[in-house]
Amino acid sequence: MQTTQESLSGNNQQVPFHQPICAELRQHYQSVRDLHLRDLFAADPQRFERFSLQVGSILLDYSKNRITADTLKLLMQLAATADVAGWRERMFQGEKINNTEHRSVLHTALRNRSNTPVMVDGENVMPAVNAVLEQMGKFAERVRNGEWLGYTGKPIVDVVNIGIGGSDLGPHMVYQALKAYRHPRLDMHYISNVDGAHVVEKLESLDPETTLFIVASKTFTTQETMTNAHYAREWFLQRAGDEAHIAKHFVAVSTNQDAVAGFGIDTANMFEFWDWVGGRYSLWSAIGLSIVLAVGADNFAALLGGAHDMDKHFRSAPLEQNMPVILAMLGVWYSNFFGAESQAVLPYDHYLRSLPLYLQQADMESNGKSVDRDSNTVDYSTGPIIWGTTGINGQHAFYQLIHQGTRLIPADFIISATAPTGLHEHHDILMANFLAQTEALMHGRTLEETIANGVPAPVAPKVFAGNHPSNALLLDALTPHSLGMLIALYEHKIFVQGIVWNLNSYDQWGVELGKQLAKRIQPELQASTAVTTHDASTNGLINHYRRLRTGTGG
Ligand SMILES: O=P(O)(O)OC[C@H]1O[C@H](O)[C@H](O)[C@@H](O)[C@@H]1O
Repeated sequence: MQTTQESLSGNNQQVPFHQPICAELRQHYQSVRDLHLRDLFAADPQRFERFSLQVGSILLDYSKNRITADTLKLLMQLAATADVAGWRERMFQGEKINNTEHRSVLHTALRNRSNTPVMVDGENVMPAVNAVLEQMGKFAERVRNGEWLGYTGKPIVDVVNIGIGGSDLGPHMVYQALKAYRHPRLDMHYISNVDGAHVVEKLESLDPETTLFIVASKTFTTQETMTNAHYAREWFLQRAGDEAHIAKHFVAVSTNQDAVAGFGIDTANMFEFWDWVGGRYSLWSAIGLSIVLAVGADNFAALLGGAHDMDKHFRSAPLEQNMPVILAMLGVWYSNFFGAESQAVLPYDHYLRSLPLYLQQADMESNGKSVDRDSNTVDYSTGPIIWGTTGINGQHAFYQLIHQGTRLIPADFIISATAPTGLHEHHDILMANFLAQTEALMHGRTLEETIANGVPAPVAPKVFAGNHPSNALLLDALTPHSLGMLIALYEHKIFVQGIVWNLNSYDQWGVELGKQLAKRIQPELQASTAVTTHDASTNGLINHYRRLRTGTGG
C-alpha cells in the first residue's frame, strides 16, 4: 500500500483513461451505441433480474441503461484498472488522499457505528467523534425537552442555521427529508445567502426570546456566513440588550476554536469537527446539529447507521455487485463514451426536493476539475452537470427536452414505496408517473405505433425515439436509515468516478479566485473616482453600480 505523499502521485501513463481497457471500451461502444433498449428488453426476459440489485432497503434497477453484460464487464475492468478497491481502502484507512490539502478523507469515520479504530496521524479519531456526538445529543435533548431556556425563560421554538455550501445544503436537505420525524415545537430555518433579503426576511418572522442560532462554518471565516452571523447577533442584542444573553441563543459548529471565541460565542457552546471532514461531506458531523435538534439523537444515529451500512457494502462487495460502483461506472459510460454532458436527479418525493441541490455541490465541487491529482491537464470529460427537481414538477416543465430533445440525458429516478402522509391515492399517482416516465423514456413510441394510436397528423412530432437511459432507485420507505444509505450511495459514486478520472475529489480550488476578486472589488464599489483597474467590462459595471448605489458613500 502507498503511504507517502509522493507515492500517491503517479505519472500520466498511469491514468486509467490512457490504459488499453479504454480503447476496448471505445470499440465496444461502437457495437452498442445503435442498439435500442426496446430490443434489448425484448431479447432478454431476465434483463431486470440481471441488471438490478438490492442493498438493504434500496432497490437499484439499472436495466434501462444502454448496456449489455459485456459493457458491464468492461466497465468493471476499467474500475479495477483504476484501482478503485485500493483507493477505497486508502480512504477508509485515513490515508491523506486529499493530496493538495494533505488531508485524510474520513466522513466515513463520523458514521462508523462499528466503532472500530480509525487512525489519523497515529491517533484513533473515534473517541473524539463519539464525544462530539454525545455532546450534540445532550444539548439537543435539553432544547427538545424544553429544559434549555431563552433569556426570558421560554423554551426554544425556532432554530436558525447560518451557514453556506456544505454547512447549509446537507443539513437543510436532510431536515426537509425527515420532516415527518421532526419535533412538533421546533422549526428549523436555514440562512445562507449574503443577499440581505434572506436574513432580513427570515428574522422578521422570529422572536429573539425563543430563537436559537447555530453559526455553522468549518473555517469560521466564510464572508457570507460571518456577515449574516454578525447581523443576527446585532439583531438579537438590540432586542435582548445584554451580551450575557448570547450564550443562551448562539452556538457554533466549526473546526476553528479561536475564530469562534473571537466572534463572542463561548467555546463551551461550540461543537467541533475536524479538517479531515470535507465541507460537502460534513452533514454527518456537528454540522448536522440542526438535524439532531429537529429529529433527535436516535433518528440521527439511524441516519448515521444507514450511511454506515452503505459504507460496509461499498467496502466489501465485489465491484460488479457494488451499488456505488455500478452507478459510478454507468455515469462514466455516458460521460466518456456517449458524450453526455449532464446527469438528471429526479426524486419523486416532495421531502427529497433539495436532493438535486445537495448533489450539485457534492458532485460538481468534487469532480468538476480539469487537472488531475498528478497536476496533468486531463484530455477526457470529468464530472457531469448535475441538475433536476422533483419528478412530477419536472414532468410539467423540462421533461419534453429529455424525451424529444437532441441531447442524451441519463437520469436517476428516486422514489419510496411508502407514502409518509398516508395519502395512498396520491402515492399511486406518483408511482404510476414514475414508472410511466422511465418506461416511455426507454421504449419511446415508434412511427408505426403512433399511427396505430390514431393520432391526427402531423405524426412526426408525436413520435418518441426512446432509448433514453435511466436508473430507478426504489426505497422501501424514506426513513433516517434509508436516507443515510442513499446519501452515502451518492458520496461513494462520486468517489469512484473521481478515482477513475484520477482526480482529487476532495479539494475545491475553483471557488477561490472569485472569492479573492470579490474582496478586491468590494471597497472599489465605494470609490469616489471612476475605477479603471479591471477589464473594460468589469470597470464599466463597477462604475455603473457606483452611480446607482444607495446608502453610505453612494
Ligand atoms: O463551512 P465553511 O468553512 O463556511 O465553508 C462553506 C463552503 O464554502 C466554500 O467556499 C466551499 O466551496 C464549500 O465547500 C464550503 O462548504
